Amino acid sequence: GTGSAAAVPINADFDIAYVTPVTLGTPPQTLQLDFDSGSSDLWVFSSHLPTSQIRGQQIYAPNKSSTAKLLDGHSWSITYGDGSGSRGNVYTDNVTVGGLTVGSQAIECAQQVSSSFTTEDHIDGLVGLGFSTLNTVSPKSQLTFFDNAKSNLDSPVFTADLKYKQAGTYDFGFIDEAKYTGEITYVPVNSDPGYWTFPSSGYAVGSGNFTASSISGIADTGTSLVYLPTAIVTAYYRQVQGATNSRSYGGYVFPCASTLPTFTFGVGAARFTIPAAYLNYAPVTPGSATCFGGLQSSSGVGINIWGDVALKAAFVVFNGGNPPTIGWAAK
Ligand SMILES: O=C(NC1CCCCC1)N[C@H]1[C@H](O)[C@@H](N2CCCCC2)[C@@H]2OC[C@H]1O2
Repeated sequence: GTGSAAAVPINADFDIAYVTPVTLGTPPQTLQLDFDSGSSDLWVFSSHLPTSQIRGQQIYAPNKSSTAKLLDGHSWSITYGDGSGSRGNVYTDNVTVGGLTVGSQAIECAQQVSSSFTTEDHIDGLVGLGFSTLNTVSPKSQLTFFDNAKSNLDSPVFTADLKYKQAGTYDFGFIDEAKYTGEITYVPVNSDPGYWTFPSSGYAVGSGNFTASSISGIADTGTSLVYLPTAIVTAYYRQVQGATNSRSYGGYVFPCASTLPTFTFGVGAARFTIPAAYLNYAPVTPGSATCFGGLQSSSGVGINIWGDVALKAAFVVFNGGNPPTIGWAAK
């Protein structure tokens, strides 16, 4: 089988995150979920949440689904790199994404969510697409939607075609040749950390020379920005008039009117260029003349992250075969 579903930016002004419609249970309950290759829990706003923590989000009510089953004695609790988090209990039910159905998928029902989820009313929960070793359900950890679907997929892959300020697509089980140009460059994935960890071959700032340098990082659809080693990031902002690393704003900012260089990264022999517009991420506060960069330092993060700002400059194949690999193509 295969599936194909839209990845829609949650904000009209800048690409904070993307959501995809997912139907749960019988009769179907449709929620807008954030597909996150950087985590491995499928969790939803639910009827078990205090109403004070719900601000317009859709909820999943297992007691309204004839196919829902409590996973007795199981719970989950997750904290993300930005400090957001959630926790709750667990049901299994049917989950469908873009025509692809998994029966008996673990659906982690939130009983508590952090404030950044409550205030982000366009996200009704997450679908983790990382490796199932990261799943937080206890005492028995659960499989991701992708791992559960894999044996029924025509090919054990999913692809991300994210776009700048417009809807893109997540495909499951097939590679759509119409979504990319040229060849797909595949590199090995180290799944031991539980992320889609892969080697990048180097970088260039604007029209400057390409610096060959092996950079290990993760492909993370659930992170908005790109986080790379300080040496690379300072080389980039040296080319931006008025750029400064702001402690108050927590990263590199610059005058919104600045001309930004592009940023090129390598995957094997292939080169991908992130347009300057993607790197002028957003005003630090609505209407401000100071803007926050789409490229930030990973020194405070602990790992290098190729988030949406990089992913939307390419067509990416997450190959869950044995061994796993990741493929990057131009589009
Ligand atoms: O924490 C990270 N990434 C870290 C960013 C800092 C550097 C380390 C990685 N990703 C999360 C993202 O921020 C969340 N957020 C919720 C509010 C609306 C926007 C999305 C959403 O939940 C999990 C995942 O996606």
